[in-house]
Amino acid sequence: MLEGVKRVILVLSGKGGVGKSTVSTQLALTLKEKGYKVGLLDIDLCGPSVPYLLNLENQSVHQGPHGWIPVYLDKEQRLGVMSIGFLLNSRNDAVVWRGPKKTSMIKQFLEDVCWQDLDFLVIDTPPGTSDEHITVMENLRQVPQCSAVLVTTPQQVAIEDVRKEITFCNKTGIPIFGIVENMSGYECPNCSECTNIFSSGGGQSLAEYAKIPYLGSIPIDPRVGSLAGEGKAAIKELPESKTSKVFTDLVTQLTESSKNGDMK
Ligand SMILES: Nc1ncnc2c1ncn2[C@@H]1O[C@H](COP(=O)(O)OP(=O)(O)OP(=O)(O)O)[C@@H](O)[C@H]1O
Ligand code: SF4
Repeated sequence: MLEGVKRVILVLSGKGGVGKSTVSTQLALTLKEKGYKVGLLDIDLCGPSVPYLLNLENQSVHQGPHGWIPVYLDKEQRLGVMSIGFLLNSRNDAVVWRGPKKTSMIKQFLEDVCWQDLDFLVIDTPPGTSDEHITVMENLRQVPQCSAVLVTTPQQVAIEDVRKEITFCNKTGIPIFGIVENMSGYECPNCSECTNIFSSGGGQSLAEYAKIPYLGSIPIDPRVGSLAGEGKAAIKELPESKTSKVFTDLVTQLTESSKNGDMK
């Protein structure tokens, strides 16, 4: 049930493996650390990695009188999580469903989870622009404040795929909040020197070309990789890191735009 949800952030990427789930979880954790009430919905049915990233793998969801109760990361219930991963027996189980079954599961995720009142619902989507995305977009029309954060990496092929995401958002009428470039250089954990392993700046050039806000560059940081699996926020564990700054800035921009009622 999305009635009590003030704002939805869809996290989209053209390609798999660019760090979309890492961005979704770190964004949700940062919002929680800043005092907001947050939901994180993982609708990547074929690769639900959110339970693993938040160290919630052994949890399961329960049916309450009004729908599914999310799994809460904290006692205060500031971050609730829902993922197909909670419904599978093990991380190695695969969801082998045809399109209609997938779309009906996503509809259920959007309609039957008791989120209660949330400041933000972050939705981690599958890569690309599939039927699942269309189902999400159709169901989100009822939420007045909804926008997309696009995640890319510096490689040309990832940038090309993000162009398709931009076209998709434009066609379905979802405002694009901005683009984040992940794996943008390597930040040495010892001296914080950043080395551009691939090219860099592709995300920023695309943002300028498409007239979309550029939200920042997250370097490859082995410490961020190791936070995965522990459910810890970079802003708390690595406050001096570039990653922490990107997420802090992103949350500031989101909250400012919520106040102004401007989703772009
Ligand atoms: N900035 C980063 N620094 C270090 N490791 C990272 C960073 N971003 C992501 N990773 C690691 O890269 C791997 C892939 O990230 P993630 O699962 O977030 O990608 P994804 O785009 O959601 O993938 P999929 O499309 O398969 O769901 C993970 O092991 C994650 O820990
Ligand atoms: S990046 Fe920094 S710590 Fe890493 S090897 Fe180079 S100088 Fe040393």
